[in-house]
Amino acid sequence: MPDTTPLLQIRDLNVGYGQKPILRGASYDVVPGECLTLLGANGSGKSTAMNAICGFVKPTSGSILFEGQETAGQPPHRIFALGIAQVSQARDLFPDLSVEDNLRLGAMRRGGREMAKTLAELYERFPRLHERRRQVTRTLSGGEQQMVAIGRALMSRPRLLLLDEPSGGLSPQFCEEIAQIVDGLKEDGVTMLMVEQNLNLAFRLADRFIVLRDGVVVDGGDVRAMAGDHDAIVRSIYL
Ligand SMILES: Nc1ncnc2c1ncn2[C@@H]1O[C@H](COP(=O)(O)OP(=O)(O)OP(=O)(O)O)[C@@H](O)[C@H]1O
Repeated sequence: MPDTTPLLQIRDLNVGYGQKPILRGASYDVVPGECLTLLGANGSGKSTAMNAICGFVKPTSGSILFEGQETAGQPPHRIFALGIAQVSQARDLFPDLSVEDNLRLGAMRRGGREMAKTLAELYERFPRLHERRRQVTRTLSGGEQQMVAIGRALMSRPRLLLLDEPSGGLSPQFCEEIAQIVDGLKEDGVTMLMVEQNLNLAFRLADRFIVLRDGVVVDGGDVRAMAGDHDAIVRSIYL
């Protein structure tokens, strides 16, 4: 019987920039082992929702419970230490460092032996990063840099992985590689919250979805229960 006690519980979350409200009373859960995708038109508040969970923007009100612990308004380093890692749209890599140095930064808190083990496991998952481990990161292709960003987040062994548009700006070949990586993470039981504009990819990877419109959750459900009727979700996003 799968554990359906929520790992993350968002309740009545309000987030804004200055006087401008962006998320308006959003509530949803993420349960262990699932991949939940946030859908919504441009500007609907998807990245803001991710940034609030990571502590990069402070909610004006509402609650974010991670494993039962209130994290709303806590600083990013504390939230990261609790086990939430984000791969942002910007990727935030150190371009002049090698691939391996970027990866190591994800596991700064680990001692030498554990770091080496985590790195070895990561290279098994990403042989391409092993081949390029000494390469300066800015010389990698966009898709390879996305792998480094995902790899660096995984180095912290997160209990919740946030992926903000993992396929953003990538070629179809790299989208497929990223999809296979996410599939592999799902098989390993990694819990994920994802924003993905490529709806084919989102529907292929997600177990559940929610739709944000102007910062309000207007729809949601089980992807498989939609039985391929993705038009209904598209209508709910855009109409
Ligand atoms: N730091 C900021 N300061 C002021 N306004 C912001 C800031 N970040 C985002 N916004 C605004 O908040 C709104 C929601 O942005 P957000 O990035 O969360 O949307 P999104 O759904 O992720 O959009 P997209 O799909 O285009 O990435 C937008 O109108 C955006 O201009």
